Amino acid sequence: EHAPFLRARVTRGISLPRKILFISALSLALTCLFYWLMSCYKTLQFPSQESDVYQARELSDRTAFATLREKLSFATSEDHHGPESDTTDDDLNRQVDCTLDYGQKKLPQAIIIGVKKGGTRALLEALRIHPDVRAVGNEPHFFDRNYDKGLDWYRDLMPSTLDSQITMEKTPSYFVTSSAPKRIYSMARDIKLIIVVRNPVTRAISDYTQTLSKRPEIPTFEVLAFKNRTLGLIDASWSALRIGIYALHLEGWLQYFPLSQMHFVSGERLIVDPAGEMEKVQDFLGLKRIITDKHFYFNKTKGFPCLKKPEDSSTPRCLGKSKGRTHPNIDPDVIHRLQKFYKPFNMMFYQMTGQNFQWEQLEMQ
Ligand SMILES: Nc1ncnc2c1ncn2[C@@H]1O[C@H](COP(=O)(O)OS(=O)(=O)O)[C@@H](OP(=O)(O)O)[C@H]1O
Repeated sequence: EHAPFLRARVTRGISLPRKILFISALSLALTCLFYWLMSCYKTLQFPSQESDVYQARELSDRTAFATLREKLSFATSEDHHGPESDTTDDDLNRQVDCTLDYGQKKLPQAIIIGVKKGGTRALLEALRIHPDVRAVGNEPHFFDRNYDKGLDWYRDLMPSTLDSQITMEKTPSYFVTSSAPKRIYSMARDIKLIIVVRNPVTRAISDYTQTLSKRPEIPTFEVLAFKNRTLGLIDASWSALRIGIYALHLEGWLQYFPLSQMHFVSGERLIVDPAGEMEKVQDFLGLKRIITDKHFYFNKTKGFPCLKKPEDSSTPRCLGKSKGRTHPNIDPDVIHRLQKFYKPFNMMFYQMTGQNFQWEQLEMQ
């Protein structure tokens, strides 16, 4: 009589662990299936997602690095490019702005072609304040040293610009490169050319000071300036002196470009009245007059005008140590002889440009 009860107990006794076993096995299988599906999902989805993330990160890093590299290379460009290049250490302090990369890379519509040690860096840095100007930080040296690299290489160096913005670069050695006018003309015959000129004697001393800072063993300025000092024979083949024969170099440019496409900035006035010179440059470039005296202040320690600090930065912007170096004392007799040497070339230059830069009347700047 106990049999049905026992059967039931036995059946229940057997079926209960079976059910537990079944449920455990099922949940195990479901867990495995879940993990398998997850792993498939990861294999299928994550590599592309991760690589997207990686690419995006790499892209923004690249932009930041490119900008930094640009700043760095232009802070060390003197070492790479020899005496033609310049340094603006303070640009390293400028904020790296990766949000400005809108638009397209274009060939420049305006170039600061010279002159070396004229004040070209000060001009370019001031122009970069303008929202409608974007310029490459370092000197591309395309039309003198890198022409064989081609226009695509050159364009690729340029920052992206919107249609309303002007793309610019500065390489002061173009002005004295005889092949540069033709090359620039064949790229863009309507290009605007800016030349910052400075008293050729002061310019020569500035040029010499730069070389001396890198090679302190070179002979004195007085020695290098003459072929024969007793005979008063000036060595016009010395590049520091040759660059200052502006009329000679300008002749080559006038073979290709009308004067109306050129604008001459006085290097002297750029120091004493930066806003006044910038007004003329903005007019020449067809820009709204946005850069004004509000953007400059005279830094007594530096002895030069500097740019006031931008709203988003705590650092005012003076040019680096390589700008505004103390010049060595040069024998006044040598300076006088060089002034005499340059006088006819300067007169010719004033005539050609229709501007009197007054290098004869001014004391040595
Ligand atoms: N605001 C400001 N700050 C510093 N320096 C200034 C400024 N404006 C013009 N200058 C003068 O610029 C001279 C250097 O000229 P460049 O920039 O054309 O030199 S370079 O050819 O690019 O190396 C540099 O020449 P040196 O004084 O001989 O160093 C300066 O006299």
